[in-house]
Amino acid sequence: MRKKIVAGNWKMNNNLEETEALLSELSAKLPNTHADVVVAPTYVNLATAQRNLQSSAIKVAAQNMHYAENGAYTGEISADMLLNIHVDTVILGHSERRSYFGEDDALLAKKVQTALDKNMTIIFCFGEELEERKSDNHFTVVESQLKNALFQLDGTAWENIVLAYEPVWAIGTGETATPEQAQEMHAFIRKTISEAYGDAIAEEVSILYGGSVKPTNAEDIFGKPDVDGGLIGGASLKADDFIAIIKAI
Ligand SMILES: O=C(CO)COP(=O)(O)O
Repeated sequence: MRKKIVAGNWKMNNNLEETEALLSELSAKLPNTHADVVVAPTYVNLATAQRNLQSSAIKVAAQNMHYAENGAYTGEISADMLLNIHVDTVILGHSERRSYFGEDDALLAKKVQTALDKNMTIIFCFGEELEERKSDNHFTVVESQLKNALFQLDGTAWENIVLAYEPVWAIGTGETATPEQAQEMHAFIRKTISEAYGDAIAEEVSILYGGSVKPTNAEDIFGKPDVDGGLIGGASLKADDFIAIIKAI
């Protein structure tokens, strides 16, 4: 049975005190759940988050990392730095990294390879823009994002990969894909993986939905058979909302 996952991407939000306060509220209120619960605070608060959550079931992930081992890359963070503070999960390919920081499929393929070489878990994000959906190109775009960044990998690599389908038009906009739209795309993604790697691997990959997931829509989205959880932005910044979303899975 593939894993259910609810992950909170805090993006560039929460200073140290706010991070500590949110983590202790989440730890105190965390319900019993069969899902993995993950939070991704900013880099400066990662080590603190990891320390504060040592005895909690909540896992900590980074929002990004560089592909190089180390060296002259001002402002960047390496896989070893993350592993050194016991963070072994990283979000790669988020649409904000793609659109504001110019990350393309070729760069992401390098980051993915480094993360896998270091035996990290990757939450790999992708998804179409509004114009691409309007022009009915969403399946083609998603397929090429997956193929270009991931389909050079061996089958064994998929044990360390979680996919997060995040239609760009639904991120932070309040506009959510309908549960049917999410299911349609998730089924397409699973079929695409199955064609390249076979059913056994495709059936084991967790595919999360991200884009304006809230307590009011989480249950319907998570209820779809190919939706294995969510990557939550805004609603993960409020403990009660995030807890309600975890309860919905
Ligand atoms: O980008 C997201 C998670 O990575 C989704 O953000 P929102 O939940 O704020 O739409």
